[in-house]
Amino acid sequence: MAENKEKRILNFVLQNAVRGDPQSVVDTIDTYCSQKEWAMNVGDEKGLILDKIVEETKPSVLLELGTYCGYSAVRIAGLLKPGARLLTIEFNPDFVAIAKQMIEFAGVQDKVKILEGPSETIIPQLKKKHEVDTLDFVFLDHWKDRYLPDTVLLLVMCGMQRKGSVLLADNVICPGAPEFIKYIRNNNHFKCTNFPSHLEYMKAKDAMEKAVFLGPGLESMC
Ligand SMILES: CCNc1ncnc2c1ncn2[C@@H]1O[C@H](/C=C/CNC(=O)c2cc(-c3ccc(F)cc3)cc(O)c2O)[C@@H](O)[C@H]1O
Ligand SMILES: [Mg+2]
Repeated sequence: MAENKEKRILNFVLQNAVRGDPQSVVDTIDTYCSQKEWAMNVGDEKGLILDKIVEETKPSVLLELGTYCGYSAVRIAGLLKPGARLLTIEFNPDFVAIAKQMIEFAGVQDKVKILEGPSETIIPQLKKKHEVDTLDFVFLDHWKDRYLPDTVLLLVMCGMQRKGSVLLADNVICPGAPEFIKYIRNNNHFKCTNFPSHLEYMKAKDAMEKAVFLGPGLESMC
């Protein structure tokens, strides 16, 4: 397979991180991407916000959109209670192969399942094919113009969210997800909180948005 940045990141981890230690894998990727080659991992600063929100939510069933190299999948998996599981969707087969090796090296393969394919195809399959009832936590970090359609798909089409489900979106400033932000902040079934931070490995401003689903509301009771 062609030598590319993602392969170089994986090889750096395989050669420098501690096998079976998720924190070591995360720290090693951060070292490589801050010193050698920038990559679109959520990174160490926004990663701490992610950690805090995962820990306070105590989720059992989690979904991530946009696995990429597996950085946030490893980071999240390292925080999960026994029996909790993370499903992560990725449609680029080269990135699936990289992330699979990253997740296995970190020793979290029993907590993380990579679902290969486009989110718009996989999400409707979650209930029947992947035995998901509702999702406790969703991390949005794929193409930014897909945050809104996939949130609507998860919520409206597939009823994947329950009262208290948490949506966490990366990059709501840089590159930005304006349609998603406009929708979610004006939807009174969500309580939104913005977490200002910085773009991974850079000084540019960025932020994450947390949206807690408040429940379907009376109209759906009829
Ligand atoms: C088609 C939608 N469905 C999808 N289904 C499954 N996987 C998908 C999907 N979209 C994208 N993906 C995958 O998610 C990943 C895409 C992530 C997109 N992220 C960004 O563009 C991004 C970009 C930046 C950024 C910020 C500033 C810059 F100057 C340059 C880049 C920073 C970030 O933190 C980012 O997350 C890839 O692995 C891609 O293959
Ligand atoms: Mg991102």
